[in-house]
Amino acid sequence: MMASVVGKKERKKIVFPSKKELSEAMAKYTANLSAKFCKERGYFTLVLSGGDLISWLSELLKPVYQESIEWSKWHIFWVDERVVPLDHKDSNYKLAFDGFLSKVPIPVANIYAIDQDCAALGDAKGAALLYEECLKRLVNRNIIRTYKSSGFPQFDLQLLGMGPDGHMASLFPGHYQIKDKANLVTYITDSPKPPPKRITFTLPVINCASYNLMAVCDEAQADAVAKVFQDNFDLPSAWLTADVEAIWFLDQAAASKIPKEH
Ligand SMILES: O=C1O[C@H](COP(=O)(O)O)[C@@H](O)[C@H](O)[C@H]1O
Repeated sequence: MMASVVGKKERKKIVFPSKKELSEAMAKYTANLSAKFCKERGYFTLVLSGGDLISWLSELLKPVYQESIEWSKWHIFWVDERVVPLDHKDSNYKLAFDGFLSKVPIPVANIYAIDQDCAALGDAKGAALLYEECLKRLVNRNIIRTYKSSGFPQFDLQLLGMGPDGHMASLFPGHYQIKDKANLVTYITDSPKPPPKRITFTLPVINCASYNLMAVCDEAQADAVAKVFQDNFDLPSAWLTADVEAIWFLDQAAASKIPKEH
């Protein structure tokens, strides 16, 4: 495993021969943390993103995990969501539900999608406000922990992806949302990647998580990955840290342009 540094924090990386090994390792990583947090506090708070990541999560559907994971203790959130109806093809909720969540026994009440009315109306501001309120309620119920003295929500694990432009969640290069340090959840109405209306966790919330796993595959992302590992902070993904561990899982194609010394 190799590591570089963001501020005072390490940015670790593991390069896998292919997507298959990457998804196996991601399943193992997630299952191990689930066991740790379920034992320590009786809950596992897992934050998902959209994109390719969801198909790699299907490893967790294998019998070994189906039988051993304490699914009833899982609580599922989204690091970002497109403000479209929940049954729309662009919805991150729908992607995760169809590909993963509908196939494991996580209680429906533990799956926190964005507000359905705001989603149907395309009300990004309202959706962000209500999602933030939802997080605060779960902090009050001690389902989500808080980060040290800041009071920011602290998730156990976030599984993230990066676009070829270096965006993570719905924090895009050159857009002001990356600088938002006041809110837990913010919104964008002119996303450069369609659909335009989205909500997203802000960077402080993303970086408060105990563990952040960024999974990136394919050559299309290789330039952005190389920029991140050369500390090009114009790319939102270069800012990713975590309380305990921020780790990048890359396939060989995505890692192919990282200079040797990184
Ligand atoms: O639009 C989005 O894109 C990113 C990256 O997706 P990928 O398919 O390039 O991995 C994703 O992480 C985010 O959740 C999603 O809304």
